[in-house]
Amino acid sequence: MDPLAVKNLTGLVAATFTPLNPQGEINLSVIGPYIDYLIEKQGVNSIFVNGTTGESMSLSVEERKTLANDWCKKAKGKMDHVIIHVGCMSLKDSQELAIHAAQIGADGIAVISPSFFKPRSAEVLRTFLQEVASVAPSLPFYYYHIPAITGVNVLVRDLLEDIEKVIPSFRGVKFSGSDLMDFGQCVSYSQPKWSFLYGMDEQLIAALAMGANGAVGSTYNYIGSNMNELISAFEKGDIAKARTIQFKMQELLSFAMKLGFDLGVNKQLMSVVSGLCLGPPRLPVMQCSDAHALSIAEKLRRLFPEH
Ligand SMILES: CC(=O)N[C@@H]([C@@H](O)[C@H](O)[C@H](O)CO)[C@@H](O)CC(=O)C(=O)O
Repeated sequence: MDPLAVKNLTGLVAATFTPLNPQGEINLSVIGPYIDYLIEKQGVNSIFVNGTTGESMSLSVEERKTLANDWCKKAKGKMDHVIIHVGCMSLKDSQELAIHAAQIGADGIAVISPSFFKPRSAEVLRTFLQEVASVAPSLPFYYYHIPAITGVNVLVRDLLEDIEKVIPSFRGVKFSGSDLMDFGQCVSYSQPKWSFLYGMDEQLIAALAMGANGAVGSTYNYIGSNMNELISAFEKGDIAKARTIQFKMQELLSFAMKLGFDLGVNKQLMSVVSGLCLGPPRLPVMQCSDAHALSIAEKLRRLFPEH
């Protein structure tokens, strides 16, 4: 089947953590149970692999290939979409990972902007993305916008101008920014095959109001079932219920932020809540103390007692 003919990417997409063993090496044995956990306990049927949450920029190209291959193999026939993030500082590395993603049967690729040498304009960024997409023309392609981390503040709406002419495989954006005006402008310019996935979990409801087709995020790993309820309530017009769930999620995050919520804390929290052994993060991200993760998990269980 032509991968470009697949159904649009919608709903919740978990940005997966990368399982490491206590020595800091990738631990593939967790990936199978991780996929089952997302499907069975969280009702999350799509994943975004090797993104920010997956510590992609701290992994070697070889490690990223090994992980991408294992996630794709184990998710086959179980998950709807496996999107592999292939963005790197080097265009060559990104292209190598894009070719690899096509070979292993990924459902799509995403690319972040390079951030050491930053593109000067939307046009330059579009050209970089085009160069990556062109080596894997049969794979749905998504731009990954996360300006707080990359420092690349190009308006996504400007990037989208005529993008399908240079990237025929273009299928949408993972928008992890807070500029909802830019997000709204993107949605209003959207084409039928495109998806706009929002990436700031704490304000998902606002993005849904703006027309988001779904969301990619880290918290959907452990409160995906609740955020699925938020989306259903929103779709049924029960805004009060959707807002209540969003407010609880914000209370959880604000509690976690006061304890220094970062990727290390987030990863440990997922281990505690899911029972999966995800191991430590890789330096420079620091491992969080058990006590911190346990108190956040306790708060989570108080807010969402079904966990
Ligand atoms: C900066 C960051 O890590 N943002 C997360 C969010 O899910 C974030 O953890 C959440 O909104 C809590 O702030 C995602 O946008 C990242 C993501 O989807 C990815 O791992 O690629």
